[in-house]
Amino acid sequence: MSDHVTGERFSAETRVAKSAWLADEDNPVISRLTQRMADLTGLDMEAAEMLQVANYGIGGQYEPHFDYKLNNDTDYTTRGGRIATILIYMSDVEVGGSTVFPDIGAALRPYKGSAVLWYNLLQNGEEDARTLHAACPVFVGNKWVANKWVRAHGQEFRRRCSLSQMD
Ligand SMILES: O=C(O)CCC(=O)C(=O)O
Ligand SMILES: [Fe+2]
Repeated sequence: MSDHVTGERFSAETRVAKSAWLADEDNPVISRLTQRMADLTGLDMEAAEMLQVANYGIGGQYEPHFDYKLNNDTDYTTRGGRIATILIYMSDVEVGGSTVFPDIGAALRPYKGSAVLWYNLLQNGEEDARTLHAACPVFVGNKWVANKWVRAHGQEFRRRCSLSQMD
């Protein structure tokens, strides 16, 4: 990456947004939120990742991806895969910014204070390819989200395993 403006154009391949990680210890609001997510979902948050807060400006987007695809995940053996994603919308977006699941034909418009939960892994532990998703570009406005990636370890008695793919 060059550190000066060249006028060269490039297209971003993954997420165009600013983001930060917040730990439970950072603020009581964060730990209360984690507890609330645990209460709502019945999932154990011990092995979950920190809360990630992201802000998409105009043109901000996230290319289609799977949350279970982790590059260089050194924690995989201690935490397990990303069994579920909890995505909280912290703002409305005037135009654009929907979260879309192209393979199942679902589009979620961001509404401040709403949230969505989905499982990335099937009950037999396999990756669920139907969870391919993307964040559409923001055209007008500003999009704020917080996402919690919940890991598989600790869920053994909360979301029971199954040999079949049924979920
Ligand atoms: O911002 C969005 O709508 C999608 C975010 C996302 O893909 C994620 O949190 O894993
Ligand atoms: Fe994602």
